Amino acid sequence: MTARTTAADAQAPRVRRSDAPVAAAPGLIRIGTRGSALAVAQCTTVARAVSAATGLEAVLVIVTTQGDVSRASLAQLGGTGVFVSALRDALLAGECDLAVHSLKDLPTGPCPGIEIGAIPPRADARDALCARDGLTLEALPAGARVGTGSPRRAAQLRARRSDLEVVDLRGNVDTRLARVGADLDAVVLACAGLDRLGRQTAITERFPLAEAPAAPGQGALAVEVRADDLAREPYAGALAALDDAESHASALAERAVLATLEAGCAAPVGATARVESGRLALRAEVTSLDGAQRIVTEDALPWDAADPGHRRIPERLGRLVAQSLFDQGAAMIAPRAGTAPGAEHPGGSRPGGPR
Ligand SMILES: NCc1[nH]cc(CCC(=O)O)c1CC(=O)O
Repeated sequence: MTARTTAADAQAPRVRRSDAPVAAAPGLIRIGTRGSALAVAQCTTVARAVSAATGLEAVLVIVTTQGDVSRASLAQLGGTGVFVSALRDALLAGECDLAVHSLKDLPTGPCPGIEIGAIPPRADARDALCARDGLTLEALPAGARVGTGSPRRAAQLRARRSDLEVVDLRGNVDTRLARVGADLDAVVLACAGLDRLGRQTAITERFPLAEAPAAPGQGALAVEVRADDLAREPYAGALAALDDAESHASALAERAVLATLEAGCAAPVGATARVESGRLALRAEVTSLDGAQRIVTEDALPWDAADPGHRRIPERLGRLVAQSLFDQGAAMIAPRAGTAPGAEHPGGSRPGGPR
């Protein structure tokens, strides 16, 4: 190919990866990520968009976390929180300028000094069944062994197929897929992760969100920035280019359900929001761990990205839906330890009986 300078070349993204710390330098923007194949794939997409929008070279700074090096189980280390806090520490320490997370892994509470600056266009939010021999959930034989490490997926599987044997599952995507056809008949994973890794062929069924509402924020990425940099260039421009208003609103509405419920309900929560005909619509489900009880609520509020007030809508909608779940007895099917039913949520409305 002949080397020729064109306007397009000037904006062609320049992205590289570094496994060692990288000093701040003019012309560079450093983006922190975990080192897993999925995290790197996600961050590479973000880095290309950042470089194209700013003209800067984007460097993926791989942040090794305790969770990546330890042989202890995630539960022993305190859940996925260990991955998140190592990346946030790197951001606060100035070792990177932006950090990319899977939104569903971020705790719902605020983090002092850090803001979510952008939520890029979302991938497929659905859960995927990856079964042997191309089987769907319906076609799995009675008593089939299905692996998942998620209490929500386990509860939803039990609700839909009480005969299945749900098996606890850990490890990265490839480790999990390797068990299909070995000691398991199927595993459930996020479509988003499989799609981003180019492993679509492993998917034998994408569960409809109406039957299996996914984890709040599933399929969405969060790009975090130091609060001080939020309105400063080149970060503000990069974040504006990355953000997708509908993905942002939907994911925040789903997370607001989770944040509101967390106070009084330990049951698994699925939530799915979308923008449709000028409204932000949100559907959420709480499932008892044994899958025997399901509480579902749906609501919507007018939403228009051009309206300056639109940023407050997701939170309002999420709270409304969570309140309605409480009203129907969400806290009764799996109360938080130490909380009195009915006393744990704003408004103090009556908890209904279990359904
Ligand atoms: N908790 C692990 C995790 N965090 C994000 C994803 C997938 C990508 C996404 O949901 O955005 C996964 C794997 C999975 O649930 O299968």
